[in-house]
Amino acid sequence: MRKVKVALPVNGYDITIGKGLAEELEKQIGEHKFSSRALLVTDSNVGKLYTEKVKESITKAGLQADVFVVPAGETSKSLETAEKIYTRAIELGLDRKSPIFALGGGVVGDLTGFVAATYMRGVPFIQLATSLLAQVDSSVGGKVAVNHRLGKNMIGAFYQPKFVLIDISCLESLPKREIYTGLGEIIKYGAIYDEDFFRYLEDNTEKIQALAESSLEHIIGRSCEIKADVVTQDEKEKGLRRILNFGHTMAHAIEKETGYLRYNHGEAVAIGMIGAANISRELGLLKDEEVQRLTALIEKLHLPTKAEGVSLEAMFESTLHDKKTVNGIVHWVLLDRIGHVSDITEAPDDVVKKCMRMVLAE
Ligand SMILES: NC(=O)c1ccc[n+]([C@@H]2O[C@H](COP(=O)([O-])OP(=O)(O)OC[C@H]3O[C@@H](n4cnc5c(N)ncnc54)[C@H](O)[C@@H]3O)[C@@H](O)[C@H]2O)c1
Ligand SMILES: O=C(O)C(=O)C[C@@H](O)[C@H](O)[C@H](O)COP(=O)(O)O
Ligand SMILES: [Zn+2]
Repeated sequence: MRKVKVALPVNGYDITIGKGLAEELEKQIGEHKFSSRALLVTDSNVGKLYTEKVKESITKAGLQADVFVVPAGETSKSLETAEKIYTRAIELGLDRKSPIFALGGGVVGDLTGFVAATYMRGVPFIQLATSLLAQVDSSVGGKVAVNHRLGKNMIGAFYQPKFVLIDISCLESLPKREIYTGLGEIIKYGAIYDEDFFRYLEDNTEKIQALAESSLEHIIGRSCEIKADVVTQDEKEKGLRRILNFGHTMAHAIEKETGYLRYNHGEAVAIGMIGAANISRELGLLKDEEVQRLTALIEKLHLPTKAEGVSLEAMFESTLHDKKTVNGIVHWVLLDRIGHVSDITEAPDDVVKKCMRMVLAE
């Protein structure tokens, strides 16, 4: 078992990474003074596989948990679904110390965290991350949100969990496409923060795809360390944390323009990273061979490099509503080498459009 600390001055917490964490869940619940009524939110895929086991640990810890199941998929990350969960919470009489557990991927985590942050102005929240993407990114750092039809994660908060459990044995049931989706965000960490990690990914693509335990532990652990390091320095994205948004300006546009259905988040991020790397090269910040290196790794890990079903105009317009855009100036996260983000964040419209064209399928 490995622990990574998110050492925030207030509301810090541990991420526990291991296999079969039932006893750990019971133990960590016992370390908090929660009310005895709890809610467990999960989705229609994960619920069938893991609810009973998790409920057993919660019960052993002396709590009674009701289960709320949302339909699997990004469309559940909505105010409508949140409203249904609030209703259930009120009906069950959940109080200010009632914990809400998120058992699932990033959709369940973001949605449940948003409900926990707002129900009675905040109740304890626990992340039990089951997808690779959730285990390396969404369960850590406290960004919680729902989507709006006009934009991704538009309604949300910063709200840290009490603890995060990452049971890597859950990945055995995760569809292959979702493994690659998680790898999109993992590549991001190497690209923005750690060239050695990027090289590890390049050198171990086969082991990673075969879900070899040692490489899984390494890539999940290192990703959590990098995210924890960034978030600890800048919890509410005043500056540094924006680097975690590398590739996301175009990614969110792709997700929104395709109705949150065609591309998984990590797939859209892969395309967006290539777009941002091309802007970096056009501005003379990044060598062409570095752009090729990033693109090659993305391709090797079966992620898309071009978006279908998105027009240049729509993509360009969408980026103006990005959360990092201020006074109409888009804040681009650009690279000056693999493993390092540039201080330059502005790019002329013609360069942006040229690079958008490169990642849009005809
Ligand atoms: N809060 C953050 O910091 C942050 C970071 C990155 C992404 N996100 C958000 O996370 C979401 C994407 O997360 P995701 O990729 O986990 O998607 P997801 O939650 O939809 O999970 C992907 C699919 O895998 C299934 N699944 C999950 N775990 C499983 C398991 N162990 N076995 C079998 N099936 C399993 C789910 O039911 C779903 O069908 C997006 O909404 C994205 O915006 C948030
Ligand atoms: O934690 C962060 O900060 C991130 O930006 C991580 C991203 O991978 C994640 O997709 C996040 O939800 C994006 O946030 P947003 O505020 O740009 O919607
Ligand atoms: Zn992301």
